[in-house]
Amino acid sequence: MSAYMNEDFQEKMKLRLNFNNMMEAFVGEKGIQEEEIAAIAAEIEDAEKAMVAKRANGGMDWRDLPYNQDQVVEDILEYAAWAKEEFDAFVVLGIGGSALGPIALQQALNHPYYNELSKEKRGGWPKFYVADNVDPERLVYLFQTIDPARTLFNVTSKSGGTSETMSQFMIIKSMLEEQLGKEEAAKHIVCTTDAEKGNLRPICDQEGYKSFVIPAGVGGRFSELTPVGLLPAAMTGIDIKELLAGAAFMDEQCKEEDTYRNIGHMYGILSYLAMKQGKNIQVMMPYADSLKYMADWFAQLWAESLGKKYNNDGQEVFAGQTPVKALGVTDQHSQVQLYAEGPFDKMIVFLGVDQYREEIVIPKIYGEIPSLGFLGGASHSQLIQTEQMATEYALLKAGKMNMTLTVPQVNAFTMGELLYLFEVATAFAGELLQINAFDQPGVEGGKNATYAMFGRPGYEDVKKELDSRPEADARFII
Ligand SMILES: O=P(O)(O)OC[C@H]1O[C@](O)(CO)[C@@H](O)[C@@H]1O
Repeated sequence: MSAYMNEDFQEKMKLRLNFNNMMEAFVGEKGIQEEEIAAIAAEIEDAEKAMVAKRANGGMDWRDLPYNQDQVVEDILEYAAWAKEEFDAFVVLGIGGSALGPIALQQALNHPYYNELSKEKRGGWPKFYVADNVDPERLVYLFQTIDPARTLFNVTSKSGGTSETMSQFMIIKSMLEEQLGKEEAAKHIVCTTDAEKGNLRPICDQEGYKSFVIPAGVGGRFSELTPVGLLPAAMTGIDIKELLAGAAFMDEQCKEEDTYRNIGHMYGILSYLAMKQGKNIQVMMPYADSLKYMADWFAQLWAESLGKKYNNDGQEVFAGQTPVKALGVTDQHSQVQLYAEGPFDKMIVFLGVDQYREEIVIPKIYGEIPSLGFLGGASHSQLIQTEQMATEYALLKAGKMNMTLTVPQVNAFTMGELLYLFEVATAFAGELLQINAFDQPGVEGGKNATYAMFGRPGYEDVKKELDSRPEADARFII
């Protein structure tokens, strides 16, 4: 039996949310009163019912992912075992929900200098790259770094129509076919997309590319636990079964009926009450380099899910809370001044780690210089944890809402828990806000204008509208 199946291990790996510093009793008048939580009991109950109903009627298929992917996992592991022998580099072509999760997991679970390690030290797995932009320099520099003949490209797009990803695919397909011939080129492309919808599926079928499916009911930013995240993770040796086991463990915790014991719901409730008080910003501040990109992944989830103009009744609400990414302790020296003394417009979430995977001790030198000597003999984990606690305390003294989410250790199990926790918290906050957390109509405007300017058929009216927009006023250009 794998260690992560053991109940003792699971109990030890339980995430903890300490929200004392969100409460008025601790942080003072700008905090949340227990009575405020009690006062929204009916809203909480409605949100809980809505979560259950949506799950039952297929409105939240991402909640089934920890349980219904045994065959998918086997297929991925079999394919990854083959690809490991064939390729020296693995490149994800994707953007947003099709890129941020793979980056976050890679950063969390593999060596920070993974690509610089020898193949042997990488466990034989290929180097890992993500191309999630259409800055022309990006692909050119990538091509200068990898050998396409030894590279596997994973084209990932839920919609199969995202211009950025599809343009990268078109460039790479042509390049591979030119260099390797059509038949060999096809082995270098693996697609992750919807089973039926979009351009990518028929292309895969026609070209004979290997492909994996993103289930129809799982949206892009909720897709990290589908092959979107599982294939890249498996391709760098991450234990994807352990990851899904962690998500399942968190799912159990998020079914807890007592609201004060339900970590996912409570995260959503506290954020919702903070928003009601005008805390329009949520700062996600991991105290671990390995979790830095988790904050990036969270930012898309929180922003795209909750940033909505209309509520479920079609009324204008302009909901949402701006996610800000910060890294402890690095950003203590750039952002914390603002968090401590600036406006009361934000809540800060510290993401801490109990046990770092490595340790380093500061030598006992310069004892004669008191302002340096006190460090001697201490370790960096002591220093980072103390600084985190000190910053929490400083913000508490400043009356600034903050809470601390602690990960006992960074491993595949706890990362499964963390991803799933943030998804539940986001969905729950969406229910409380009475908005649709699963669509993103606001990104269509920019996409449509791009299509129109590129002369895409069907966008002639948008082009006309764009062409008739007012000329820029020279007075306002310096
Ligand atoms: O996976 P796709 O369909 O290419 O979409 C990429 C990203 O683009 C968005 O649709 C926003 O434009 C995100 O929601 C999504 O994660």
